[in-house]
Amino acid sequence: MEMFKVKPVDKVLELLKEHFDGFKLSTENLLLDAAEGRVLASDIKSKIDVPQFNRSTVDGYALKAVDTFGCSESLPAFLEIIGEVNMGEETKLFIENGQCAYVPTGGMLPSGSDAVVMLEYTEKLDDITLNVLKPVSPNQNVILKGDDIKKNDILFKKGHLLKPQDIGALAAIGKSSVEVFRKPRGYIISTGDEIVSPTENLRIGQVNDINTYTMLSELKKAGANIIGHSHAKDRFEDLKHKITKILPDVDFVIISGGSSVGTKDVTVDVINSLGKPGIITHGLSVKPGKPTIVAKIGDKAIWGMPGHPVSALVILKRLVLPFLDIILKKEKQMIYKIKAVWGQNYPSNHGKEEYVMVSLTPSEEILIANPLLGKSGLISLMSKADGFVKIPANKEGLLSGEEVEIELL
Ligand SMILES: Nc1nc2c(c(=O)[nH]1)N[C@H]1C(S)=C(S)[C@@H](COP(=O)(O)OP(=O)(O)OC[C@H]3O[C@@H](n4cnc5c(N)ncnc54)[C@H](O)[C@@H]3O)O[C@H]1N2
Ligand code: MOO
Repeated sequence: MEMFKVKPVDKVLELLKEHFDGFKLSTENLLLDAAEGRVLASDIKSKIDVPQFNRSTVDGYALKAVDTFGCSESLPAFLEIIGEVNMGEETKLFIENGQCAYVPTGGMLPSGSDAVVMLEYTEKLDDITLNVLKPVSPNQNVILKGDDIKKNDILFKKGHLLKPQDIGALAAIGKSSVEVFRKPRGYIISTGDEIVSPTENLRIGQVNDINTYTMLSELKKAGANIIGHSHAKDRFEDLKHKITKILPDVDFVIISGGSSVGTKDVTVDVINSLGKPGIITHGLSVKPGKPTIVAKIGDKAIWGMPGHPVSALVILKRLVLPFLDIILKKEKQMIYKIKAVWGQNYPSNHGKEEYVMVSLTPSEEILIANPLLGKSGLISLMSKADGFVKIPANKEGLLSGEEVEIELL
């Protein structure tokens, strides 16, 4: 009996794009010290050149490169020292042929000079005479005005995820605050009569709630604001009440468990009762994660995640995180992958895409990836894993020695 109309993960990613491309997140202005990890809601154009003046990259003497051509230790170039550049100040010095001026690292180059010779390749004969022992070429040891960032250039586009170095670049152009999308707001509901909070005493037959905590951590790391979480019994009214109460305050709700077709699995019925457009897919041709539900109610997303802890986290990474990228209008989705050599034969011939947890072992110059074998209900499997490998639906497994790409966890 086929209980789900399963769809491939890539197809569901396309459907997510279709349904949520037009999603509108409001924006907020943040000071630079709070903007790391946030996504820009507008293009950033530089109003200045960086640097705003030609600068030296070394401690040395600014000069005309042509005056050093052909010089050597045995035949130094003699130059007149006409002064010194002070850090943080504009210099009015002008270098003519045969002249030079001392300039510290980062100091402004005097007009007329086009290169800097490093101090160690010079010999100061007296206060006004310098021997240059090694030639320099034009622009050597110099950063020109606008070399780093040009005035009127778009530094970052809308949808850019701000990394620590980007915060530095914003500081460099004198931007003290930026407009970013507010964090997508989510809420997690763990279902299951057997599920209890780790703060409670566990009785036989009960299990501690794992999924709330793994998903909460992963979603926070991905830039979501999880405004809360709760537990619902395997009862239609309880789950429906919890969702309808929270829905107006969030952009997405994640329900863990009850996604399958057992007599107590009420998630589908509850989602179907919430409104339109309703369920986008119930069922993925993937292992693990087959019973996953993806739905849209109004403009909000409702996720029915499989209860097994490994399945829930894998699907969160494969589908929910890309959904966040879509509503945040991210320029690009970064997936951190590394190449490794597969360690042992592993069959996968069920015609579904499969994600296999792996442990990585460094060996000489390569990484060896070995599958971690176990059922998708085992959270320790995931804790031991360094990443996972995707085996496409049309591939009958992986052979020892094959090169594989590992998505890091
Ligand atoms: N007849 C079928 N049965 C099942 C199928 C199927 O295709 N046909 N699919 C199996 C697959 S695959 C999965 S995955 C599970 C998913 O089931 P549900 O999403 O309905 O999840 P539950 O039944 O509520 O729970 C499954 C399992 O996971 C434990 N669980 C649930 N929530 C949590 C939590 N928050 N923390 C820790 N553990 C949790 C729960 O106790 C169950 O052991 O369905 C298969 N069945
Ligand atoms: O999602 Mo299930 O884990 O394929 O057992």
